[in-house]
Amino acid sequence: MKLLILDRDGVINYDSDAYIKSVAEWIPLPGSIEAIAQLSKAGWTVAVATNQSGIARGYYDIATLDAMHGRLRSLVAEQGGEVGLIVYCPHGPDEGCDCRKPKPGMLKSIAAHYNVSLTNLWFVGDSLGDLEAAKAVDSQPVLVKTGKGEKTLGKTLPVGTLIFDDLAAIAAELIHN
Ligand SMILES: O=P(O)(O)OC[C@@H](O)[C@H]1O[C@@H](OP(=O)(O)O)[C@@H](O)[C@@H](O)[C@@H]1O
Ligand SMILES: [Mg+2]
Ligand SMILES: [Zn+2]
Repeated sequence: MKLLILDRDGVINYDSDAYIKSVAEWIPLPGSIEAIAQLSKAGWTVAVATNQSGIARGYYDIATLDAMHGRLRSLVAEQGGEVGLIVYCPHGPDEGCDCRKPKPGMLKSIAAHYNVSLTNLWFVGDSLGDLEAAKAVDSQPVLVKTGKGEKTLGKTLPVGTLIFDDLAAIAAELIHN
């Protein structure tokens, strides 16, 4: 099974230091919807693993988060593709949950859902925590330069991290190689 896991904010949509608090603030990055649709139509299952501490912080509620993901699904469907399982961590940084990246809990949940190995599975993110979560379960950390990616580039990355400009470049790589 061809499974790709994506971080959300900064990979699929623009991120903000003020959090993405509404559907109106949830704006796809250029080419990201098309990339997901193209991957889907090429036989890839595209899942999402996203930290959403804004829930714990009271910035938005689960219904609003679900509406953002409904928007993502409908935009991809308009391009003939589909989005797989979306898993989010609603907890705050101090709650000690097992799902908040850099912990790999969400990656484990997605792999278990699809009954696939995490080894060498590509996980695409813009933050160091995304890459560390991948490394923790022997998945392939993949950094995009969108969102916080340029800033993350200045940090010490996990050995073997792959680097791409954006999700469209990743889709081109996976579909044509
Ligand atoms: O990139 P993903 O995982 O999809 O989502 C990140 C968001 O949950 C937010 O995560 C926050 O980090 P803290 O959760 O406050 O440490 C900040 O980085 C926000 O700018 C960002 O919008
Ligand atoms: Mg992100
Ligand atoms: Zn959590």
